[in-house]
Amino acid sequence: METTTKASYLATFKPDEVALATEDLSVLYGGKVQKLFDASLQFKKNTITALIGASGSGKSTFLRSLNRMNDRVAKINGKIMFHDLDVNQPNINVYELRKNIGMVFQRPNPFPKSIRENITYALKANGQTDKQQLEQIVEESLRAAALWDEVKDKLDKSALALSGGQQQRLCIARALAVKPEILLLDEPASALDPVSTSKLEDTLKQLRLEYTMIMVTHNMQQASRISDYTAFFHLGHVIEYNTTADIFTNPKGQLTEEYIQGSFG
Ligand SMILES: Nc1ncnc2c1ncn2[C@@H]1O[C@H](COP(=O)(O)OP(=O)(O)OP(=O)(O)O)[C@@H](O)[C@H]1O
Repeated sequence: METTTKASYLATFKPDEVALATEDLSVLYGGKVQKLFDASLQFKKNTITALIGASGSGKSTFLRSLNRMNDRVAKINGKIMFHDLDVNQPNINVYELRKNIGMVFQRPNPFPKSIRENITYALKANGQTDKQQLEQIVEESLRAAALWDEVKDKLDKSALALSGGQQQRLCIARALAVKPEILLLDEPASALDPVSTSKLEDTLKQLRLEYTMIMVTHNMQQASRISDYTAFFHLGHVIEYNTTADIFTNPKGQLTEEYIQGSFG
């Protein structure tokens, strides 16, 4: 799939396979400095897509726009199609949107509260009061994030006492508690040691059975280990988008090849 023409990557998947799609998405910081240009990408359900590219190429800009995290700092043009609804519309309730499209950041950022409260916080804020139901979601979310066995006996202990890797899996559990369909991950393993990274990668691979994930990563091995699709960004443009296997073994563009081989970035 060569992505220099828009049509080629707009028609990649069957409509019922698409979890999220952007059409001509552009981002102008401060309303005038353009840092993302006409990105049209489809994300397939139950897959992991890696966003790769050099520092400053626009990966986070693109990712943060998908659940409207850039609203305050930038003007976003184009469409973000989620269930036939363009969620890049002024009348969209962004809090509801973020329940459906959750986000996990580069540095683990648990609330300075107990492990349990980290999971229940948003649920309670949404008016959920049934204790039994809340406990069930705590367990389900922690299990899904592969953290349950490590914390089940200390749910009332501070989340800040967990290791960095555990904190990041807690942040994933917290994001899962509100039952999103899509998880956006911005270099989720960059602050973790190799063992925690490997555990996190296993968790993400497992989560693919239920969720669709879009992940910024600088780590080429990580992209090739866990992602199904890869989009290569350069200077705010999507240069190539294809299966990860093709991007890594048979890149179409010279820039893609050079980036993957470590010539720049
Ligand atoms: N809030 C902002 N206001 C103004 N410019 C910004 C803002 N955030 C990012 N930029 C600029 O947009 C461009 C793309 O940045 P972005 O963070 O999306 O790149 P990236 O590919 O994710 O880089 P990295 O891998 O270093 O995180 C850069 O030139 C950056 O300086």
